[in-house]
Amino acid sequence: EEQEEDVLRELRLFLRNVTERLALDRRFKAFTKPVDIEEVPDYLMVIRKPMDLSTLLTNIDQHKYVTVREFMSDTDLIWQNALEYNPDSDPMDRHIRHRACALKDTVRAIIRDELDEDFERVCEEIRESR
Ligand SMILES: Cc1noc(C)c1-c1cc(NS(=O)(=O)c2ccccc2)cc(C(=O)O)c1
Repeated sequence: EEQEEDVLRELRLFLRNVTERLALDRRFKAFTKPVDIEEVPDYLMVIRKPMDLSTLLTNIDQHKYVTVREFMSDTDLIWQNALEYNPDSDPMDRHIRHRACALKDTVRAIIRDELDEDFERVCEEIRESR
C-alpha cells in the first residue's frame, strides 16, 4: 500500500546516494562502467555475473532492490569479480585488488554508519510479504 511505496522510495533515494558517492571516488573509476569486452575479450568467460556502479543505478531505477541486503549482494559482485579476474602478483592486478578491497570496506562502512537497522527490517518485512 501507500506506506510501503513510501518506504521503498526512501530506500531507492538512499541506495542512489550511496552509489553516486562511490562513483565520484577516483579510486573506483574502473568500477563505474561494465568491463569493456573489446579491451578484455575473455572477461565473460571468467566472470559469470558482471556488475558495475552504473548498472547498480539502473537496477535501483528499475525497482530491482526491495532491501539493502539485495543491493549489497550486487555491490559485493563488483569487488568479488575484480579479485577473481585479477589474481596475479603483477602490479596491475595488485592495484585493482587494492581498489576492490577499498570498495568492499567503503560500502560496508557507509551501510554500518548510515543505515538504520529498523528501516532495513521494515524493507525485509515488505520483501517477505510479496
Ligand atoms: C574492473 C575490472 N575488472 O577487471 C579489469 C581488468 C577491470 C578494469 C576495467 C577497466 N576498464 S575497461 O574495461 O574499460 C579497460 C580495460 C583495459 C584497458 C582500458 C580500459 C579499467 C581497469 C583499470 O585498472 O584501469 C580495470
